[in-house]
Amino acid sequence: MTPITPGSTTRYRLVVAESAGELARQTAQALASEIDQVLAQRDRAQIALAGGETPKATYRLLGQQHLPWDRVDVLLGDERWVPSEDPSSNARMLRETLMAELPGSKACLHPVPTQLASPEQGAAAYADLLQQLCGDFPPVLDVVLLGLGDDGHTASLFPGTTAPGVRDRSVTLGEGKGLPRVSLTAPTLSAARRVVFLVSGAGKVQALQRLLDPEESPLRTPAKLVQPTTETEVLILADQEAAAGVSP
Ligand SMILES: O=C(O)[C@H](O)[C@@H](O)[C@H](O)[C@H](O)COP(=O)(O)O
Repeated sequence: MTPITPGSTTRYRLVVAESAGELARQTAQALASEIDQVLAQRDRAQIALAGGETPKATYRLLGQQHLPWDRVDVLLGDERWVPSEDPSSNARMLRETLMAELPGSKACLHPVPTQLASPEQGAAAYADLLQQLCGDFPPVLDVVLLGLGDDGHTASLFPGTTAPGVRDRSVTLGEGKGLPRVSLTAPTLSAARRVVFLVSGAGKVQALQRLLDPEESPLRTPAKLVQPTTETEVLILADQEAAAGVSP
């Protein structure tokens, strides 16, 4: 594993919404616009979406956007290693939000195959899928939507675990919140053409401040490891609660 060095030159654009509801609307619009732009130039779009609680309202609104969803490959930024019907499954959450009804239900969801015998097999299978859809390492996704944990993790790159330091493959094992996980790695997240963070709630104030701090250590805040190689800025969509500690 490559040592993680503090500091980054990543440029962030922070957009603050007045409420959680407005944040969901703005995020759904931003994602729909990004997908639209990709599909104007290519046959298919590959996106990776965050799990957790925050994006649910966004995904319900995104699934109502009139896009050619059958041309959109939806992957997961990370997945808990649980059966697909488990309440903590991110794929289940996507089926119940983004894909709950037309037109979003036409999207091509590619869940992490948690029916396989082990997380190791699941990670290897997901890496093969990413190579098929997005090319050799690092695979290039069109859009990645990421959440931000109050401890500075994103996807399943949790501080104090080995996952953030994995740089030689596209998918890795992780552990967090008491569950084994499969996660896209920092190089894969960084290779995406467009990276969007979605951050909501007072509990994320410190994590967001640290994410925006160029001197913050990725060891303490692994979300800092998402550093787009395409020099594009990272868009951070937050509500006023989460952005309360950010100096104007
Ligand atoms: O599977 C997961 O848990 C997510 O992918 C994870 O990275 C999430 O985005 C953050 O933990 C924020 O979660 P909340 O939105 O629930 O605060």
